[in-house]
Amino acid sequence: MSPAMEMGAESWENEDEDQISEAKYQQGVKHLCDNIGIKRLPRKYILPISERPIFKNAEKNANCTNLPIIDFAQLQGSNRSQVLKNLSKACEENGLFQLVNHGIPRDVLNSMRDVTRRFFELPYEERSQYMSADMGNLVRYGTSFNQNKDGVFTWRDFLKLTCNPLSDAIPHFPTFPLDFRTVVATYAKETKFLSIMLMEAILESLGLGCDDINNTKMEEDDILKEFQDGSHLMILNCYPSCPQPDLTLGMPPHSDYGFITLLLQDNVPGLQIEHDGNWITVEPIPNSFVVNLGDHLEIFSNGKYKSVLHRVMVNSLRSRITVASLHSLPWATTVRPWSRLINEANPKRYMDTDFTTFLAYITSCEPKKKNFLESRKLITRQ
Ligand SMILES: O=C(O)CCC(=O)C(=O)O
Ligand SMILES: [Fe+2]
Repeated sequence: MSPAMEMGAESWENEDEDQISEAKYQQGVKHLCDNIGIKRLPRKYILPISERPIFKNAEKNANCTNLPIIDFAQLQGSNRSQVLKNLSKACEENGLFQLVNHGIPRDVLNSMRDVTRRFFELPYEERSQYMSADMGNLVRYGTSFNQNKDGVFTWRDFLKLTCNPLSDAIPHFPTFPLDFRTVVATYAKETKFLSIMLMEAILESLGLGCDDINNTKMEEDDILKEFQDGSHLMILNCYPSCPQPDLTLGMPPHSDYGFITLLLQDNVPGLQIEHDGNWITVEPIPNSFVVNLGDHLEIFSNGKYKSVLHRVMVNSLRSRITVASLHSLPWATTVRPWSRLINEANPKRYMDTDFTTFLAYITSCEPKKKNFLESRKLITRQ
């Protein structure tokens, strides 16, 4: 069935945009675009002026700033020590790098992007069965950033999939498109493996300056073992083309909660990171990953590495698809600054935290900006 023929579509046709009921916004932007063909942005999505993207600056910054690129093949080769230094610099100064030559086959990446696109093109009834306000659901379709709390909505629909343990998770995944489960399972295994190799390198880069190299190495191995059973959340994002992209965002400024996020983009730019007070567009490099550092890594590194504040712009011409894979320690494990990185000169800067604390926070407070992380800080940096 074509989206235009879905139940209730006819009743929308002559409706004034501002008469669209709250319940219809809760159905997501894909449904809104498919059914109404809106020419101007409904008020529900219009951000206050101070929160809107400023296109002029974004373009200027995109052209003059080079973001770090890490070559994974070199990291695994004889050049490892030099690449570890570059990795450490990227983690300290940018909280993000683009990862090339990572070894995940192109057809795995293409299939994942393709199945994501086909999922969002399914009829609304098919997608909407996964809609839920319950943040704890293993599979959850939603819209905006936090649709239970956002006054102004952002221009995004998403499907969140809990991927750990994968064999338990797969039977809960959507059954359509027919190849969805097999494609996502292959992609999840590949990104999980890559995330562990990256965490190994990140731990090594953090342990570089520590005394007592043998014990540090043993601790690194123990932490890596925990990562094998760690949490893995996959977020499939869909940003339809938007009639007035300068008035809204796909995602508001936020940092990710885990250790690292591997982001697969298509060839449409949209992601921006905050750097020295400017918003910088992360230009897609074909078949690469954007690796974002999350709040857990900032806490674990006792503030040496920074989680990155990022947001998503939308555009009027093309829709955009991305897949974010968030990796962290197991849900039940407490995240705390690594004892190796605490000493008299550099005291513990963050409270211990766990997933329950995070869930309680996002249920009761605004999770935008880096304010969850701020709430865990013990000392304000000079
Ligand atoms: O779609 C993007 O470019 C970023 C997505 C993102 O930040 C997220 O899912 O947390
Ligand atoms: Fe994010």
